Amino acid sequence: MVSIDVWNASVDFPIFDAKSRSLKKLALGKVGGKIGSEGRVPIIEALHDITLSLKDGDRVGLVGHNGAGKSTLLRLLAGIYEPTRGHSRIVGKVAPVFDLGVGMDPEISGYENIMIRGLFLGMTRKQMEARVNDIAEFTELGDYLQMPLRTYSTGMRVRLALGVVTSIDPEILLLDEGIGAVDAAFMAKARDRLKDLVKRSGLLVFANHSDETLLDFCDSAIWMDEGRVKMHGGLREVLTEYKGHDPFERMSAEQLARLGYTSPVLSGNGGE
Ligand SMILES: Nc1ncnc2c1ncn2[C@@H]1O[C@H](COP(=O)(O)OP(=O)(O)OP(=O)(O)O)[C@@H](O)[C@H]1O
Repeated sequence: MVSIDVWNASVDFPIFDAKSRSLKKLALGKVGGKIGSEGRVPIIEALHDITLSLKDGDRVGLVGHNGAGKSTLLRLLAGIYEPTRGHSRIVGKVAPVFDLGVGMDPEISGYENIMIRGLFLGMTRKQMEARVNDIAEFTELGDYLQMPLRTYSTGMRVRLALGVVTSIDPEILLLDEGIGAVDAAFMAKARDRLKDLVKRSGLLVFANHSDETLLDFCDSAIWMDEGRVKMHGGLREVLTEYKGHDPFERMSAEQLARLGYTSPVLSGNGGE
């Protein structure tokens, strides 16, 4: 059974090359973690005293303003960052999908990159060999798959990366919002594969700013604010508090139907 537990965890970044004058200006800003400067080296407290328990089947959306700590939390949950204080325990194999370009080599072909990126995300060579044709078809890149990646446009690279990412079988899937950055037509096609991917995943945490995407993939949410967990609960409740309005309010009947919400749910619980 997969799980992630975090107890009173904080993550600090000491900044060795900060300029003290510009820091004074930053201290007045609204965005980002708290900057402490008691010692000689300023420290950004990106996460403060986080306690969380996530288990198999959880589908958690991560929301919060710029600099609130979402990406840092995802890296803590992935085991990429160790807590500066406190503890964390991750049970299960993590597929961190933070930057679609990571693990791609511009000098090798699309086909070779499919293999490399798959291995990077925890798949075996055999598993990837069994999936490569399906991925190739999904990307619609045809003969380009034999060309070096450096000849691809940005959108073509994203197609390739999305093809691989949506083909894996993750125990713990951690997604950062960059994954949504593809053209609308392709995203519509990728969305179905993403949904299947999420179904296959043991545990999902997805940082995203779009209500519709969050409602599509998640059923609970964590609201990060200045490096702290401000709220952790049902997705609709958290989004309503965070945004100041019910996310369903502004959706058309069509959107709601596509998301699988029917009118009884709406009228039954705060939809009036
Ligand atoms: N490598 C780093 N070195 C120093 N400070 C960092 C580093 N990574 C993040 N921070 C700081 O930690 C805080 C939280 O950043 P984080 O990237 O986690 O926020 P976020 O919620 O993902 O923001 P966004 O929505 O803008 O991507 C910010 O104040 C940021 O300046």
